[in-house]
Amino acid sequence: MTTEVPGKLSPGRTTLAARVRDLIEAVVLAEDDPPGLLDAAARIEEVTESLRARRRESPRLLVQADTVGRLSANNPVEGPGNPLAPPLSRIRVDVDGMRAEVTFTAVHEGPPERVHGGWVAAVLDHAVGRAVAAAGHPAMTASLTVDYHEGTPYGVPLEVEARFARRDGRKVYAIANISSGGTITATASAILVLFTGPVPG
Ligand SMILES: CCCCC/C=C\C/C=C\C/C=C\C/C=C\CCCC(=O)SCCNC(=O)CCNC(=O)[C@H](O)C(C)(C)COP(=O)(O)OP(=O)(O)OC[C@H]1O[C@@H](n2cnc3c(N)ncnc32)[C@H](O)[C@@H]1OP(=O)(O)O
Repeated sequence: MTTEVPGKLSPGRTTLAARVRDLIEAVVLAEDDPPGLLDAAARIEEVTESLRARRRESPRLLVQADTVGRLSANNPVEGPGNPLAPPLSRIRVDVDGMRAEVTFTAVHEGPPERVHGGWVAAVLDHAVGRAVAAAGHPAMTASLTVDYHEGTPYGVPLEVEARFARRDGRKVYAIANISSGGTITATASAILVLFTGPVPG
């Protein structure tokens, strides 16, 4: 079952996700102290069980996206309710495209001191989805080509940009990039396929 939440998410949900995000980073960076780690694991398990006792059936928790349609607050890239999401912030979306900020952490490290390429691709994939929806062509990514030009650093705010390029029948073309301090570290071009029938939600 899908729960519709008009307007904003409850502060409890976003705060919980933020604290779990902090926790994940602390876990990744924790010193190797087996008794301490096992003690922490037991305490975390208790909290997990208390949340599980009140679990919902579906991860979808729909909120109004800023300009177009509805988006899951648990989206793994943007969703402020999902601790896995970096998440995106300062999102600006209109017919000309989408811009947002994202700050990765050590949790997202792939090559030493750089963000894992899969996470970079996930953000670019999400951004093109947002951009084409905002341009009035809600569609799903069929093909995403990513070029990694420089290492993408974590621990600093990055700028994400995407825009609708053109449409050819059901195919929607879009481009995106991610940059750090004005230097583009990765670019993407995508082909998305227009939804037929109602947009899933
Ligand atoms: C993801 C849900 C989004 C929900 C959106 C809801 C609300 C909107 C509002 C706001 C949303 C804002 C942001 C969006 C949020 C998140 C973004 C998430 C991004 C993703 O996470 S996204 C998931 C990964 N994505 C998939 O999970 C797709 C799996 N896939 C399929 O579900 C099918 O594959 C499908 C549907 C894509 C097509 O299937 P189909 O049967 O409908 O269409 P068909 O195959 O006939 O292709 C039609 C024309 O596209 C050409 N074509 C097809 N594939 C191509 C390719 N690879 N390269 C080049 N061209 C290709 C054909 O050649 C033909 O071209 P032509 O018309 O010229 O003959």
